[in-house]
Amino acid sequence: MIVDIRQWKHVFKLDPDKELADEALERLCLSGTDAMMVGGTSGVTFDNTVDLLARIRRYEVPCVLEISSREAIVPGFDLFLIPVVLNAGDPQWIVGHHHTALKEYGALLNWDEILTEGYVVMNGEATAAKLTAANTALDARDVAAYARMADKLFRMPIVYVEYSGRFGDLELVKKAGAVLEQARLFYGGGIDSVDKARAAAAVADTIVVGNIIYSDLEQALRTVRLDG
Ligand SMILES: CC(C)=CCC/C(C)=C/CC/C(C)=C/CC/C(C)=C/CC/C(C)=C/CC/C(C)=C/CC/C(C)=C/COP(=O)(O)OP(=O)(O)O
Ligand SMILES: O=P(O)(O)OC[C@@H](O)CO
Ligand SMILES: [Mg+2]
Repeated sequence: MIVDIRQWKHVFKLDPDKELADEALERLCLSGTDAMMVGGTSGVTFDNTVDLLARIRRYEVPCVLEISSREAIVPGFDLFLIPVVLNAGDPQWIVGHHHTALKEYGALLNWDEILTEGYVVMNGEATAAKLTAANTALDARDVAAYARMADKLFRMPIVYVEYSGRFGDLELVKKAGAVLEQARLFYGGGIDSVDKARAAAAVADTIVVGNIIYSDLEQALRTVRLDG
């Protein structure tokens, strides 16, 4: 399946470390979302990732893997997204794990199905911020500089402003988006209502909805179709 991220307006992010009933998964897959992204910061294993892939594969929706650990690199997804945490304090999460993975798989990869995401991790309380020792004391100009770095210096196809677990500063997100020329702007964090989904969708190309899936499925489903 050819997946065009430039068409994505809405994505659900499923965490392999969390339980989801078959009926809930079916409703998410049939919701009209543009893709199901599989990923999480902790407790993601080869087995729970394979399991989720097999369950999503019953539906036609594109299924993409956001790789967050080398142990959970599972072939068979439609697309692989590789996070690079631009504001990480620990370089393992900028190039370290990537170097190790490429030493192992580099010669085998189909680069047409691999995209990098230039992450800016903004919520210091989030697991991803702690794991990567991210410097989250950033103002709008700092974030715009990272956005330009991803877009122009490294030619990354995605800039991902990540507030995971908390709704972010959308003025700052908008300013980051304003400097982008070729990259798509992904926004994720704290979208738990239609209003927040609409507000985030107004400043980002693609919104990512995660945690609310597990605490209020109905609200999560409402974030998909915002035009009506
Ligand atoms: C086998 C085969 C041939 C298949 C192809 C595989 C392939 C494409 C290999 C590519 C090689 C490569 C370069 C791999 C990268 C390896 C790697 C581990 C890179 C590090 C990625 C990284 C920087 C992770 C840091 C954490 C992070 C930013 C995760 C992103 C997801 C995220 C923030 C989720 C939110 O987490 P959540 O659990 O919701 O958090 P809360 O607890 O706060 O809610
Ligand atoms: O879980 P939430 O807060 O919705 O964030 C979505 C996504 O950006 C997490 O990586
Ligand atoms: Mg989460």
